[in-house]
Amino acid sequence: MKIVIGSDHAGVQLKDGIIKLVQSLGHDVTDVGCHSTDSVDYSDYAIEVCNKVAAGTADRGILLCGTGIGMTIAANKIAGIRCALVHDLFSAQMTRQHNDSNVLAMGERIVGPGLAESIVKVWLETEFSNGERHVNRIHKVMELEDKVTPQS
Ligand SMILES: O=C(CO)[C@H](O)[C@H](O)[C@H](O)COP(=O)(O)O
Repeated sequence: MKIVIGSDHAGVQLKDGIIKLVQSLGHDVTDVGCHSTDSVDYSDYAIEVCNKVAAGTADRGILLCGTGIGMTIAANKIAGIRCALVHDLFSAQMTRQHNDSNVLAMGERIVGPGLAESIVKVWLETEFSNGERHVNRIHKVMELEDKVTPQS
């Protein structure tokens, strides 16, 4: 698969190990930055990663920041993106099987490199279950992208 990865300054130290792992699993990796611990805005990297996934120039995206929360909030505002914030192996498996997540977010201030890399491996290797109930639920969620006004 084509994997695009991005981080802010608070996630950058996890990034190199994850890139090496993803490449060792046979995937093609595009790193959109950042490349130092100088302070940057997570939103810029979430947008760049998710635009590539939404456009189909990448199959999946990985986002890293301090908690993964800012990246997740930004990512899920982009049409076509289902970003999952994951810090355990069970969620990594479930979000692929049930949610067909196409972007994974993690926080470097929450997980160490060993767990983060195990999460990435499970997330990359778990297929969507394609179960009818999950497909229906995902369609309902994705239809929200066409509704511009919150319903009361
Ligand atoms: O957006 C976040 C939290 O929701 C990310 O964890 C950021 O990486 C974090 O806020 C960065 O914090 P900093 O004080 O600017 O290093």
